Amino acid sequence: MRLPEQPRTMSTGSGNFLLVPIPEYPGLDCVPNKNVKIVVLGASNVGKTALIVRFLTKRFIGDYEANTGALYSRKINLDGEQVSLQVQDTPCVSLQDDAEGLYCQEQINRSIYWADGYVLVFSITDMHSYRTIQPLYEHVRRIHPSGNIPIILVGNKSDLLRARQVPTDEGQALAAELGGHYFEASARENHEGVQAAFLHLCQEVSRALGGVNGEKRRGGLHLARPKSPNMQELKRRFRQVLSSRGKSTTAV
Ligand SMILES: Nc1nc2c(ncn2[C@@H]2O[C@H](COP(=O)(O)OP(=O)(O)OP(=O)(O)O)[C@@H](O)[C@H]2O)c(=O)[nH]1
Repeated sequence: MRLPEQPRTMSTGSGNFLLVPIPEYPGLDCVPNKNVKIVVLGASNVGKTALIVRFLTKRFIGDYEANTGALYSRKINLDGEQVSLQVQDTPCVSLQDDAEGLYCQEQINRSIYWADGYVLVFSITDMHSYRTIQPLYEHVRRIHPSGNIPIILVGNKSDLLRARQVPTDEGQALAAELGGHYFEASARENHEGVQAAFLHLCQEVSRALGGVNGEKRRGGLHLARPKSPNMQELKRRFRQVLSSRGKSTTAV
């Protein structure tokens, strides 16, 4: 696809974001029957989209349009094997007024059902987003009542230390309670931390899925995958960012 010219108002950085390819899957050299499907969940504005884009492209763009639930795919190398990875971004969830239940769109429920691994994200600058995590996990549990649920907990925006509301040990304690690992990360400032978190989850999922031709955890149950705007959606979003005038955008 021909890419739009970069507007002069954009920060040039290392060039046009769209020039970074995200390989489409499936690749012929991928391990058959091994699709790692993960979904990224959390409250509004915690950086779900930023984390996914950072992981897949190593880049950070400051502003995204409100999330409509894009599905991204690529090949990754896990323990020497090429594996197909799908990452589902989701609209935000929010706590109900009684702070016990969740507002969770049906689209998100479908994504939870579809996925094999879960990235639960809060912002370390937003205690409310942290409080969303436990009910969110319980919601995932209701959809997958039995079996191992590979999860990681990500405290994003670790670059904003002065605005921190959630201490590191609270993140660690919650992750331990939920049976997952805790990562503090900054989608804005650091690729390595984000990559470590996602790869850890991918490995957990890969193990849960079994060997090269391992049986799926849910015994071959196939739910239609969530709506898949995929690369077209990603490109459309970037075009929108590139063409929006007067918005300050950081291209790393
Ligand atoms: N300082 C800082 N800002 C971040 C970081 N990650 C994301 N942001 C900013 O936080 C805002 C929200 O980021 P998004 O990726 O859109 O968050 P989201 O969770 O997908 O938001 P929703 O679409 O509301 O669900 C944007 O302005 C990002 O630039 C981070 O690590 N550090």
